Amino acid sequence: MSETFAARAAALDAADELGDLRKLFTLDDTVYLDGNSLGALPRHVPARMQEVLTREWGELRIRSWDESGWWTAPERIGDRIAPLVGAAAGQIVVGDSTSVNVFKAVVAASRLAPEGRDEILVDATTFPTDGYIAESAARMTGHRLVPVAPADVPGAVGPRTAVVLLNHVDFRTGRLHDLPGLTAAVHAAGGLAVWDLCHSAGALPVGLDAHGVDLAVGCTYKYLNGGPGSPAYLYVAERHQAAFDSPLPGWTSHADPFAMAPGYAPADGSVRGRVGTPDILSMLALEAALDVWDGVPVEAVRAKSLALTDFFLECVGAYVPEGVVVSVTPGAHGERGSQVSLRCVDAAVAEPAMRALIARGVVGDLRRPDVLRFGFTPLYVGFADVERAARVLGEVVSGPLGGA
Ligand SMILES: Cc1ncc(COP(=O)(O)O)c(C=O)c1O
Ligand SMILES: Nc1c(O)cccc1C(=O)C[C@H](N)C(=O)O
Repeated sequence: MSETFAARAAALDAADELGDLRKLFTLDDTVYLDGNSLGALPRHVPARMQEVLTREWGELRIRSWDESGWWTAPERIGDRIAPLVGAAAGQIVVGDSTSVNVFKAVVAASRLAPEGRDEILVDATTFPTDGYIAESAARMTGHRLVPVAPADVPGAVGPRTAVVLLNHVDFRTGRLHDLPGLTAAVHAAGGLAVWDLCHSAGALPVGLDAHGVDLAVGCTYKYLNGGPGSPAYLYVAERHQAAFDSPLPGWTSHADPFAMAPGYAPADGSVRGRVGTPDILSMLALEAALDVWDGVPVEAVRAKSLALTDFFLECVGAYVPEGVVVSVTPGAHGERGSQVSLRCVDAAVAEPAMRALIARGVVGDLRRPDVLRFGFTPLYVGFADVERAARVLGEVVSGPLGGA
């Protein structure tokens, strides 16, 4: 059986038009399936960072704010991310963490919403930080927070809905939510839709402009490979920018920051989403990392992502004894992100299984209590990796796990 799957993997890798991109990354013999938590390092980034450190910081010092383009990096890099998420230029600014951008987006959206609406809906299955921040934002702005499963949003929105905060792909299950349909349902009720793109940007087409999303946030350290703690981004649709009223109006979002005036006057455009001094080193590492996307269509990445996850599910079905794991990731392509999450029927097996997998060079992660999570970054994961990961998983769960 393993010969059949290995031969199929080899054929799929040989036909893979994105296969050569793997060479752009620093990788070893490990099967790295954790790019949905921390993407791999693009090879050229260290040399670029060396230049930033020695030339831009070391020699030019303060002059680099202008001469090296440091000051405008947040908008410039936002415009590099824009095509990956289906946004025209001028609507994305890079900076701060996703958590901070969730705060900006939810509060600003509540200020953009029609007068008198008193509810903020939040994805009940969200990655925790969005829920915590939405709860605080709701408390601060005098709204009632209503947790709702994404599929139930159309029935839950109404004349009281100000804002709905949703995840495009669920971090635990890998379920892809219906961004076009849910955005339309929120709009039909007169509210604003804010999307967290952490688990979709760089893995699948998002279509922010095409689907009329109001605001969105996302991180850059997963499928965009920006590095640990690389800055997040905020999208504010062009039609909302003039009225976008940031709850964190720091000086770098001022129309004339170096006037250092006592009164706040917001800059135009995406700059309005900035707060304080940009995190230049991380930001420039991200900018360099985005070079790997030159000439790579997101649609091709999506096609490969689905082929990888299809093949993984098939290999798991063949290699893993029946009844040991159950996929909690939807089988339907329209409902699947770029990860596969396997729930261990015996929860006690999950942690030792992931430890044993990692010890054998297959790196996924555990989402407690019982989910083995495998993320597939099409830019550097191949079909032979998929076959090996499923085969090793089958061996691991078939052996003694207690002492692994
Ligand atoms: C959906 C989602 N939102 C937000 C975050 C994290 O936000 P931050 O970048 O602030 O740590 C993550 C993962 O870390 C996430 O998966
Ligand atoms: N942001 C992370 C971090 O700083 C350390 C470890 C993991 C993360 C993650 O990104 C977790 C990720 N959002 C998840 O879906 O699990």
